[in-house]
Amino acid sequence: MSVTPVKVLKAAFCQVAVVDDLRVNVENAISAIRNAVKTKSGVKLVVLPETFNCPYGTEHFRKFSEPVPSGYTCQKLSKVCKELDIFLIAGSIIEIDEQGKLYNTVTIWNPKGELIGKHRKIHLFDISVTRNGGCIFKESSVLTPGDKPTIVTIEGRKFGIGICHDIRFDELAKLYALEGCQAIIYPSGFDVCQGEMYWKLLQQARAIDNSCFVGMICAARDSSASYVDYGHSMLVNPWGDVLVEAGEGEETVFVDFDFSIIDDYKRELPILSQRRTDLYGVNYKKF
Ligand SMILES: NC(=O)CC(=O)C(=O)O
Repeated sequence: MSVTPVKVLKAAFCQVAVVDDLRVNVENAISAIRNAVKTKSGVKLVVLPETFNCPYGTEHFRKFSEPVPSGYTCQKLSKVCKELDIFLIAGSIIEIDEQGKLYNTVTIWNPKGELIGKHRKIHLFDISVTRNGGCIFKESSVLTPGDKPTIVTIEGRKFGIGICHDIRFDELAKLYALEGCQAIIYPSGFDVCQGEMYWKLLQQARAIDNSCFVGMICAARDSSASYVDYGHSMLVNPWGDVLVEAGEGEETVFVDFDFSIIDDYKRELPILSQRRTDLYGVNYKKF
């Protein structure tokens, strides 16, 4: 059954704090979701950060891993979506499959509490940066990468899903745009060092180049943690305007996706249809 696309979608980005206790993190996320829906009427989409139920660190991933969708966290998320009649892009959790392999996985839920999509992080965060205080991380030491892009339909609008480091790969964003996505959402756990340099810039670049909304939703900053999240959850429109930006601490920010701006942008700056596909293209396997 096709749904008439909504003109405006009201959303909440919950920049939750994460501690070393899965159940506390899940309860905290669920109360942030409940408060968001209570605080602002009409909220239909809620988004959570990367690894919202687990501290972001390879040493924690196996201990916090759960099967999808039968695990504790997924069951709780499904229930709250049904109770509140909302869509949820549920940041990520560490998924364990039948073979014991681990993935960094975003689950996406509809208001019936059904799982409508699952994105396993495609580009694992393996870096060794020395600038601006530096950051070394090697997700691939414990995680397996996902092998396909993920598009979900929310209120008749197509959303592309990525996770944090996935935003650095412009071909993935282009693929989503060419498949008709009007928003790309990246639940994230950006490190402070990277955040100061690239957080806003990357979102503006992906949004402007792909004529769509781009959002990154981060966990709250905890300067005493071994990995310090940047915060600053944000949504950018195709013009590169920052529509909303959280601070550093625990906070929920609200924003409207007004899809008419996509049509305006595409009419005034029709870059997607001006591509010289006789000269170049984005090659991708169908999914
Ligand atoms: N979690 C990540 O993938 C972090 C990241 O991309 C960063 O730059 O920080």
